[in-house]
Amino acid sequence: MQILTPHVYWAQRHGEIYLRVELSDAKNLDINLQNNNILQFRALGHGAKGENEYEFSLEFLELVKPDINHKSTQRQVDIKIKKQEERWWDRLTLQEKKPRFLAPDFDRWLDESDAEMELQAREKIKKISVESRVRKDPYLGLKKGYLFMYNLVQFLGFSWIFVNMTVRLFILGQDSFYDTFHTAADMMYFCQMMALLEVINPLLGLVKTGFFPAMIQVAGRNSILFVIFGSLEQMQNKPIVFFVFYLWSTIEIFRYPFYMLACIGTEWKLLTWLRYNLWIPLYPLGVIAEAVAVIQSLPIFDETQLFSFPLPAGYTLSFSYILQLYLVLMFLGLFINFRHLYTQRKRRYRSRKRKVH
Ligand SMILES: CCCCCCCCCCCCC[C@@H](O)CC(=O)SCCNC(=O)CCNC(=O)[C@H](O)C(C)(C)COP(=O)(O)OP(=O)(O)OC[C@H]1O[C@@H](n2cnc3c(N)ncnc32)[C@H](O)[C@@H]1OP(=O)(O)O
Repeated sequence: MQILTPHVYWAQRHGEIYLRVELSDAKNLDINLQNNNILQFRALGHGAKGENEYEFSLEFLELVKPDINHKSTQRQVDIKIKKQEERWWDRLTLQEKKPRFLAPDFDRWLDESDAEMELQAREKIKKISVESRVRKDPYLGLKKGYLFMYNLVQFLGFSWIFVNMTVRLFILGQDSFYDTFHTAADMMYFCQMMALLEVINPLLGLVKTGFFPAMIQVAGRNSILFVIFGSLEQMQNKPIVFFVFYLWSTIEIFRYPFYMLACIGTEWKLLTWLRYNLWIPLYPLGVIAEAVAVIQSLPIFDETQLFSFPLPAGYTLSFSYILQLYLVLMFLGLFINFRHLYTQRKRRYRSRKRKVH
């Protein structure tokens, strides 16, 4: 019996390849994959040259998964193969020249952007079905309402600080650096006390944030605000207060509205971009500014002996030693949170990256 090649039609999605082999009533199917990229097909069936043994082999452009799905019908053999990496292929085969027996399957054919839209629509449906399952939580409305209000209050508080400082900077210039604390500290105290809820929220399962990143963030800022600025009058009229408050409030006037929109299931691309990119320059600058504040406070703590610990034999441990240790912790905290924020950013943009590849 002569061995012939059947007509094979193909189409792809980001994650799969579809092959349609024009062979009716196919029997004795032998489909195997070698080295995760060479597909070998052999079967007895009715093709273009009548009842015969047909075979073909295809070396794929990239690796595929070993589990091959196939279905033989009266009219054809359908094969579905999963790509190892979910990305769009420029062509099906490694060799640039298309084999003569291979043609696009126009019944299934989509170009890359249509396939991307199909993928997004599928993801949306999946998300809606997950959300509808989550909606079974009877307190969901209450939780979302609470989070929305929390974020709104924080947004208003930090906006007040940011606008107040910006206006004063325009009117007074550098003079405004010296009395930031007296104009904005009360509101900052309020916002940062409220921010303690950011540590409690993940513990109660209200948000997906990790407890540690939130704790580092809140504990770090509150140490600066209450211990360095709040307890030392000598620090309160230093320009560093301006920089610390300005850096903190700049990120928050974007972060909290981003969360507010998330609570009502909405997203603004620009706001998302700002939330997941602005921290890249702001976070290190913020830590540097906080470190400068700590360093400036060291001689004041030494001089005033405020918070110093009495030790045996009449010695005292100046609080400035604790602060020097804290300076090291700050950079450790910076590393942990920078990595956390980087992971969050990657997670958020993962689907977009998939499109680019
Ligand atoms: C043992 C003692 C330790 C003492 C520590 C000493 C070390 C101190 C060093 C600290 C250095 C701090 C320096 C810092 O103060 C400097 C500055 O802040 S400078 C200014 C720039 N700063 C920033 O950009 C940081 C801003 N802060 C944050 O981003 C967060 O606080 C942080 C916890 C760091 C990260 O946020 P998160 O993990 O929440 O990331 P996401 O935004 O991606 O959120 C995850 C998901 O949860 C949902 N979520 C979170 N919060 C809310 C909310 N309030 N309302 C509604 N939804 C919320 C969010 O939508 C995400 O959901 P999804 O995954 O579905 O998108």
